[in-house]
Amino acid sequence: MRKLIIGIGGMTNGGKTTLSKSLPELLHNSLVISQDNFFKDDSMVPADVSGFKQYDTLDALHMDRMMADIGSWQEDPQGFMMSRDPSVKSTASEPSNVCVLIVEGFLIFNHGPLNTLFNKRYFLQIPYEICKERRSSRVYVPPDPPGYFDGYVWPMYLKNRKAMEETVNDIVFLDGTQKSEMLLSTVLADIQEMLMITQR
Ligand SMILES: Nc1ncnc2c1ncn2[C@@H]1O[C@H](COP(=O)(O)OP(=O)(O)O)[C@@H](O)[C@H]1O
Ligand SMILES: NC(=O)c1ccc[n+]([C@@H]2O[C@H](COP(=O)(O)O)[C@@H](O)[C@H]2O)c1
Repeated sequence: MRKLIIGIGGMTNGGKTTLSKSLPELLHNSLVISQDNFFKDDSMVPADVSGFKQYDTLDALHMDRMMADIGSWQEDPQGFMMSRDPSVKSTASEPSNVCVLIVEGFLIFNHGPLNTLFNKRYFLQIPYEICKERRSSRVYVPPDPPGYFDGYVWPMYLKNRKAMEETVNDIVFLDGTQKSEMLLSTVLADIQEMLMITQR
């Protein structure tokens, strides 16, 4: 069984989840793993000197658990997919098929061991004003306290992005202000081309 691991990283509210969710509907044998599902419990996330909870760092995430899930998929993609979604039909008997894992999250390229697994890396970016606007209508658990975006989220984005750019150089940057359909068709066409090459 051949495998492809696609990384959809990007800024908070860049549109990672929206794009990732649409792909399995159009790609056979594909599954999404979201970094958002691996946040530690609030009681385990410390606050900085300003009192802001430090959610925008790898330390706030159970990366060990996320890596374990990805490892399970690598060992047995069909079995892992069926354990996640029993309605998925096994196509293991079909010749030359490829399983695709889509890993999405805001810090997926900042984690060295995870970053090495990707066959392709995308990063959704949006301007500051749009990011702030989209974030203001999103409710996290716990919700953002007043001043969190400018006092913590944006400075951390700049810091994390700098670290990413210092260590990773083959990222395809996508304009997250484009229409969702446009982003989907661009990435889908790209993945389909990779599938054709992989299946040869
Ligand atoms: N291409 C897009 N154009 C306009 N709004 C978008 C687009 N993609 C996502 N959104 C909106 O932006 C917000 C964040 O999207 P989401 O996919 O959850 O981002 P992320 O997973 O990167 O945090 C949601 O309100 C979503 O509807
Ligand atoms: N899911 C959670 O437990 C949780 C809690 C608080 C903040 N967040 C925020 O989630 C953001 C990352 O996720 P998105 O890329 O989906 O916005 C971070 O900027 C972080 O501040 C998530």
